[in-house]
Amino acid sequence: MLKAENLKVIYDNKTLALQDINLKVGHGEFVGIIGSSGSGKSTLLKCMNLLVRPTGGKICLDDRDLMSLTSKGLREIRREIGFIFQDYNLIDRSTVIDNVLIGRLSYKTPFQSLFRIFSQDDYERAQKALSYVALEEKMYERADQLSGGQKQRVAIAKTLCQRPKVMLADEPVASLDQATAHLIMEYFRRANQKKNITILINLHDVKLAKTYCSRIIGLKKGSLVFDGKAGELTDDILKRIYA
Ligand SMILES: Nc1ncnc2c1ncn2[C@@H]1O[C@H](COP(=O)(O)OP(=O)(O)OP(=O)(O)O)[C@@H](O)[C@H]1O
Repeated sequence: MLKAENLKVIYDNKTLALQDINLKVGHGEFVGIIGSSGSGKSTLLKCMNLLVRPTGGKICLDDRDLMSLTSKGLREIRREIGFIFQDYNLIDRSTVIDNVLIGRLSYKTPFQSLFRIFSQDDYERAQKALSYVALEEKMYERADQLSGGQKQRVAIAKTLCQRPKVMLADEPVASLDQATAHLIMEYFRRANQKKNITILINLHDVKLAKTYCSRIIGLKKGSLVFDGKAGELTDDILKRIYA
């Protein structure tokens, strides 16, 4: 279980980005986070793997308090938590397979990481992850040769290579057209249903959130104003979230 307790984030001693966030996300849930621009969606997601260090409160994964971990402990727990960015976060000049292999780095010693030493098993896992997103034939192409949707599929394959328990996705379809956005959302759905990976995803498209997520969290000005089933998200509640 992923848990946030009394979470608070203040940037630069002046901008209150999150306050009083209490959240429990059970194993295998598919949770969408919605809210206006600046409501704190990215901050919340980034707190969940300490990309942003909360000003106050606690983040736990399966009862391990992330903020009390050593850097080695944090490195180990971060491989259980994949992160997908809106802008894909790939190395453009590297091949697709080399990008996917980056997902294996958290299993390597610092020496192996530095010199990018991968085993046969790593290559097999990377290849399997690429076939999962139907991109095996692009394996040796440079990442910058791919379309946006293909790049996001590579990012998903890279994350799957980590063998994560949780996937955090920050507006992963915001730069994509509708059809491609649905295709990418289907991959998240499959990862959730077939691999039982917990998904927390920021979406500005409420329709997408209602279609794919079973639970929705609504943020407004850094506070949690809705937490319920997708089917309970009425127009009145939406007005409250976005007013
Ligand atoms: N690195 C930062 N330094 C200072 N302030 C920040 C930083 N990141 C975010 N903020 C501020 O914190 C608040 C919440 O921002 P956040 O990016 O989490 O919201 P969001 O809901 O994800 O917005 P968007 O949908 O536009 O990405 C905003 O007021 C924002 O300006």
